[in-house]
Amino acid sequence: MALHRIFRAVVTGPPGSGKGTVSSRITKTFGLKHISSGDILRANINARTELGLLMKSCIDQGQLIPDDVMSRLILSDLRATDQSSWLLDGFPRTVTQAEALDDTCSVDTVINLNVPFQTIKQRLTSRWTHLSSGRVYNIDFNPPKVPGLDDVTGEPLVQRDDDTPETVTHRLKAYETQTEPVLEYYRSKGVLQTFSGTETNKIWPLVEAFLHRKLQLVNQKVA
Ligand SMILES: Nc1nc2c(ncn2[C@@H]2O[C@H](COP(=O)(O)OP(=O)(O)O)[C@@H](O)[C@H]2O)c(=O)[nH]1
Ligand SMILES: Nc1ncnc2c1ncn2[C@@H]1O[C@H](COP(=O)(O)OP(=O)(O)O)[C@@H](O)[C@H]1O
Repeated sequence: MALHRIFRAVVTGPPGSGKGTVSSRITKTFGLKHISSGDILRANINARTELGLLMKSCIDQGQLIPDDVMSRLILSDLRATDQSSWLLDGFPRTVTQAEALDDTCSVDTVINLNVPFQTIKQRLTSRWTHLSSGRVYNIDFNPPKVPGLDDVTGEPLVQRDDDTPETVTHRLKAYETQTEPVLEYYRSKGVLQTFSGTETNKIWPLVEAFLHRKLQLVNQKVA
């Protein structure tokens, strides 16, 4: 569907809820630019900047990056793309970040993936990632064509250092205490849309239909 005006969406949910998987389907179907906080952080870590090293130690302990650092990083990216429609994946993760985002631009819709923690724990310990693109695979769900290699580039896949059972437990705890309040923040603004389930292939058609309806409305308002 062609977009007649700028459309901005956030995808949120606990670690491993399928944000990256659903985001890549959304960007492919609707042509939004995908901005992933985790991918941006890992690119910084890869570049071995001083800030990158600090970030890595936070991430590997399953803690969130401090709000001021994170907001500066993401908002400068958003300001640089202020003429395009985008899908923000993994930001905001705290109410302070949500407020900082609001001060910069308005968000049309927030897609919340509500997946049980038990399902997540199994998924994350079998996630394989192509670090430079952010493409993710899973041994059971979407295995790569050649084991251990990225389908597009043929480069090796890695298991993220923060996908160990112990770190996943910390990340889920951080989600409960720091990110869940963001849901209430967006609910009260009337932009939160929650999709619950244990399988992305069942959640995805609902997200797709919702976005088709939403974009039709957005386009009608412009026409
Ligand atoms: N078994 C299974 N794995 C899934 C499903 N959806 C996504 N995954 C995998 O679960 C892991 C986490 O998904 P991802 O999109 O990276 O989640 P994110 O951490 O929220 O961005 C990845 O390895 C995905 O390939 C699903 O429905 N079933
Ligand atoms: N908006 C954010 N605020 C603070 N830390 C973040 C944010 N986004 C990502 N991070 C850090 O990067 C880690 C990995 O994030 P991400 O790749 O989105 O993974 P997932 O959703 O699978 O947990 C998080 O556990 C956290 O340490």
